[in-house]
Amino acid sequence: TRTSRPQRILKAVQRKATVGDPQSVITAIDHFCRHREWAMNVGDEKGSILDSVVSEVSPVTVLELGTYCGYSTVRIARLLPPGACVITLEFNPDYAAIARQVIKWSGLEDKVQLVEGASGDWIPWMKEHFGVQAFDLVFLDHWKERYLPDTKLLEECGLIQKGTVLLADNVICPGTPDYLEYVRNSPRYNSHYYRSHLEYTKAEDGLEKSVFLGY
Ligand SMILES: O=C(NC/C=C/[C@H]1O[C@@H](n2cnc3c(NCCO)ncnc32)[C@H](O)[C@@H]1O)c1cc(-c2ccc(F)cc2)cc(O)c1O
Ligand SMILES: [Mg+2]
Repeated sequence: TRTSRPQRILKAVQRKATVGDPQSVITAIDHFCRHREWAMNVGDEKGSILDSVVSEVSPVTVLELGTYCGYSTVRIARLLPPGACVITLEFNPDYAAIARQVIKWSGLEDKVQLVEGASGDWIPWMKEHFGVQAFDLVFLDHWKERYLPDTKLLEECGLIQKGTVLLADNVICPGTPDYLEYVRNSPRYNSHYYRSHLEYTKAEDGLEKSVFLGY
């Protein structure tokens, strides 16, 4: 049978990127998705905004919801100092297998903990299983209707504390209206919209950064 889109993305990385060079992995995926086949990576334009937020927060522990092929995982991990790590959740085993290889090719496996499973099942175990106290940064890029319930679950589990930064992809396209309404109207979050474009297109999209202010 035909290869899957993630398999074709991995092939592009193996053909064009240099082992141990995260930037070449990012460039290879962006080139493939812009010129060969669109895919739902955060992309280069929104990726630069993601980079600036990661650099500004300089997080020790990051949670990513929705690994897909590992493109944003590599973007985040390449900016983390020694000792810092990103825990990324992916419930599709085929995507997880591809992402592991992309992350390995970039040479960043020591900074990444890829967990195969659903966010709703794993978030309640984060403290016990990974010894996480609270996340410094959460990147939301999984099913759009899960952004709000998973944010509330993170709050209930005490994994969001004063200063935790939530960064959400696709708040315009495909859109996450209930999540946006929540973080923009809650007195406990300070929210800012970074206007950009849907990856590899001219359509509007953007990232919403929400800082938790504490209880
Ligand atoms: O739909 C989009 N992203 C979804 C990502 C899903 C990935 O995350 C994984 N995943 C999902 N839910 C969970 C979960 N928990 C929830 C379930 O229990 N726990 C763990 N992993 C989860 C999936 O297995 C995938 O790997 C999107 C669309 C467009 C788009 C825009 C315009 C268009 F025309 C078309 C498409 C642009 C984007 O940037 C987008 O991110
Ligand atoms: Mg996205």
